[in-house]
Amino acid sequence: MAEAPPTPTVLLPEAEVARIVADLATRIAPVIDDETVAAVLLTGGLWFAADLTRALSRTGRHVRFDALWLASYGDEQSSRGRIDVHAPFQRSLEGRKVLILDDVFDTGLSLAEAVRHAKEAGAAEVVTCVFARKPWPKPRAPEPDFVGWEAPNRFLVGYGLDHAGALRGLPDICALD
Ligand SMILES: O=P(O)(O)OC[C@H]1O[C@H](OP(=O)(O)OP(=O)(O)O)[C@H](O)[C@@H]1O
Ligand code: HPA
Repeated sequence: MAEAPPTPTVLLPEAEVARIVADLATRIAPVIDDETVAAVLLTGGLWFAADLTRALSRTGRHVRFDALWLASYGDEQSSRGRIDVHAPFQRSLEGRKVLILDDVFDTGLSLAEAVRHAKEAGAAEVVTCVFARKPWPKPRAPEPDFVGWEAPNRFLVGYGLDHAGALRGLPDICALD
């Protein structure tokens, strides 16, 4: 018989997630403008990007929006070390400031690839923000400009983070190990 999947352990409850997103918005709003393109990395970044853009609106900052669909983990719990681009940016980034948004920074490969794509698309400046940063023994480049939460070195699910496509919709961030 197949083993039952482990029960998610709550690490960061929904209310804390909301408080961190509101705080990030107040820190980011002064360094961007309404011409900035917020670009979410699909799929996991969707939940955070939706909340952050609304939190930015509450501060009076109404960004443009785009998406870049990257995937490196497939259904595995460790990066394949190769990034597939499923869908490129939709709009021109030429000469614009781009705010890249993602749920988690782990090996750093996805963010580095996204920054590379934004620069190749002509972005004048790239600012990066992740909700969670996992610890890593070696330096990763580039480190995100804005980080909401320093996460423990555990496999995370919820708030966009998935286990083989499941559990993204959990409102809390949980550990599955
Ligand atoms: O820093 P890294 O080691 O690159 O890991 C971070 C990336 O991994 C996850 O994406 P994944 O490739 O699993 O696709 P997903 O967004 O569909 O979950 C997550 O959403 C980040 O984009
Ligand atoms: O901890 C994680 N959980 C889910 N997806 C991820 N992608 C990188 N790290 C993680």
